[in-house]
Amino acid sequence: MATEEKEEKIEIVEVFTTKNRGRGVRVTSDVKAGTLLLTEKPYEFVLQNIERGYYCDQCLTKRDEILHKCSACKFAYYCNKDCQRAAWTSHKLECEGITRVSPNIPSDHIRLMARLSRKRKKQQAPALNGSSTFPTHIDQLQSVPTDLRGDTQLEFSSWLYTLRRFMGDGEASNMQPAEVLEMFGRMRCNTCDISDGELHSMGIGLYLKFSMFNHSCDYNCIAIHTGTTVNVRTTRDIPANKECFLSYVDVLKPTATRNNILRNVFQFSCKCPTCRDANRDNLRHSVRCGNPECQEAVLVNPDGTVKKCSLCNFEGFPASFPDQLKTVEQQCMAKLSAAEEITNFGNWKKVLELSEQCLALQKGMLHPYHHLVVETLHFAMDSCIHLEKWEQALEYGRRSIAHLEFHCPGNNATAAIQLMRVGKLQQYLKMIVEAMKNLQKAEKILLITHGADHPQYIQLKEMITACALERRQTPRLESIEEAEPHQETEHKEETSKPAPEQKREKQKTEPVAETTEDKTKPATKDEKSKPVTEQPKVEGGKPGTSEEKSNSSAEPKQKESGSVRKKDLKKAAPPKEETKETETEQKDKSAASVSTTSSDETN
Ligand SMILES: C[S@@+](CC[C@H](N)C(=O)[O-])C[C@H]1O[C@@H](n2cnc3c(N)ncnc32)[C@H](O)[C@@H]1O
Repeated sequence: MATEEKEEKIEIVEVFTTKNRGRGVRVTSDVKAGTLLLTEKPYEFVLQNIERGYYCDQCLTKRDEILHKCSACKFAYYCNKDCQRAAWTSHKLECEGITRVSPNIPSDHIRLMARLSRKRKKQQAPALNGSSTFPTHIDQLQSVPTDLRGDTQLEFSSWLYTLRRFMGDGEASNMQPAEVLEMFGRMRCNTCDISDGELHSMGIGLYLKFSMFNHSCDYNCIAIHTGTTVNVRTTRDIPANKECFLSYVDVLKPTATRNNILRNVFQFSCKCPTCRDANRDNLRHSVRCGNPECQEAVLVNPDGTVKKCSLCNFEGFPASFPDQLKTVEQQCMAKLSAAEEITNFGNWKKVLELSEQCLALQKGMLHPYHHLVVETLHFAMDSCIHLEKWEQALEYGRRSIAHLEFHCPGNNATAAIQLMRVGKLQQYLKMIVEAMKNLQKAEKILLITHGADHPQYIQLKEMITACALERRQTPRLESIEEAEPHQETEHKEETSKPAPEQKREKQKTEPVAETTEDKTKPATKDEKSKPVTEQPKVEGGKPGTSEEKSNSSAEPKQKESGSVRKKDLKKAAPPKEETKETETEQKDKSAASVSTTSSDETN
C-alpha cells in the first residue's frame, strides 16, 4: 500500500507505519501457524501484589515450597539467594520505599511506574529513525492522553502524591506532573499481564518490541510467557507483508464490552471482522427457544424482544420476557462481579454458591452460547476444583468447552487450557478414553500457541503419555468407556449431573533473604482504600492488570488472545498433584483479607 512504508527488519518481522493504527508489526515472508516471531525480556515488570509469596518476585516461578523473604522490607519473596541477587538492582530503592510507606503497600502500578521512571533516567532516549525501528527506550513508545477533568484531577494528584512518597524526596523532586502523566499514558497502553502457561496472570510487564503489535479481536498471533519472557507466535498462517495482530482483550466477551475497554484504555475502536460479525455476537446474548422440544439459540433484539426461532419458527415468548431477561442478566452480572472479588480471598464456597445461583437463574432461559453462561461455568469449575469436588468440576468444565469451541475457533489458548483441565480431571477420575481425546485436542493447539519447548506443553505431553500407559494397562476400562461415551458437547439443558544474573555486587546494605518460618502469605488485597495505593480512576485500567481486576470485575484482563479472567484458570489440580493449593494456603488467603481489612481500618 502506498501509505505503508517499509521499516527496519528484525528477523522475520519488521516495524512499519500502518494507515490508521500508528506503527505496527508485519511478517517479511510467508509464515506458518505456530511460528515464533519474537522473544523478549521485559524492560521492567512487577509481580502482582495479590500473588506475593506464591511466585518468586524475580523469576515469577510459582513455588509450592516456602519462598525466602527479603529481610529488610519483608515484602519481596525469592526462590533463593540467586534470585534475590538478580533482583537487587531493581529492588534496592524499592525496598527503601516499601519500608518508608509501611504499613501501607504500594499498588502494582505505583511500583511499576517507579521502576520505569528509574530505568528511563538511566538511559538517554536515542533518536528514533522516524517511526521505522523497534524502540529501545520507553520514551519511544506511544502514550495515550489521560483526561484530567473533574474527579480525575483529584485522583491523579493523590496518585502522584503516593508515587512521590514511595520514591522518596530525592527522586520525587525531579518529577514534574506533566512528565508523570506522559509516562502514565505510556504505561497504560503498553503494559501487559504476565501469565503462566495456564494463562493465570501473576505479573505486569512492559516490553519494548512487543509494544509494537497492534490489536485485532480477529488476531493472528498470541503472546505466551515463559517466566518473565514473552514469546509471540502465529496462530494462523500469515502471508508475507501482512500485519501481525494480538488481541488486547478477552475475545469471549461481547463486541460492545471489548470495544468499551479498547476505547477507554487504548482510545480506539476495533473494526476487525469479528467486531463486524453481528450474527456471532448476537449469539453471545442468545436465549433458548421457548419451545421445549427445540431449545435452539434464538436471537434477542436490542429492545429485549425475541426473534422468531430459525429452526422451529416458535415466537410465543410472553410480553414480560424482555423484563425477565434483563433482570436475570443484571442479577447474574452482579453475582459474577461479587464472585470475582471473592476469588481473590479464596472463599471458594461462596464463589460456588454464587455461581450456582447464577446457573439456577439462567436455567431454561439463557442459551449455553450466552457469554454469562460460560463466565459462570468458569467460576463454578474453579470453585469446585478448589473445594475438591472433582466430578462437579468436570461437569462444569465439559459444559464450558462447547461454548469455548464455538466462540474461540482455531488455535485459541484459552480453549486449549480448558480442554487440558477437563482432560486432567477425567484422567484423575479414570475416564481415560475421554481424557485422552481432550488432552490430544489441547496438544494440537498448545503446540501452536505455546510451542514444543514450553513447560506447559511438556507437561501436557507427559499427561498424554501417562494416559496412554494407563489405557494399555486397563484394556477393560477402555472398552467400557467406549461403550458408554460421555457427551462432550452437551448443548441441551444444564442438567448438572455429576460425572465421574547478574554477578553479585557487594552491597553493604543488601538485606539477606530470610526463609520465613511463618508461612503466612503477605496481606495485599484491596489496596484501593489505602492512600498509598490509590490510582487515578482511569476507566478499565489496563487489560491484564490487577487494577482492572478489582475495578471492573466483568471485564477481561489479558493482553493476549482469548484469555479469561485471572482466577478462571487457577491451576486445575486434582488431588495428589503438586500444584494443589494447601489448606494452609487457603487459610492464609483468608487471613490476608482479614489483615488487609484491619490495616485499612487503621489507615
Ligand atoms: C501497544 S500500542 C501499539 C503500537 C502503536 N500502534 C504505536 O505506534 O506505537 C497500542 C496503541 O496502538 C493503537 N492501536 C492498536 N491497535 C489498533 C487498532 N486495531 N486500531 C487502531 N489503533 C490501534 C492505539 O493507539 C493503541 O493505544
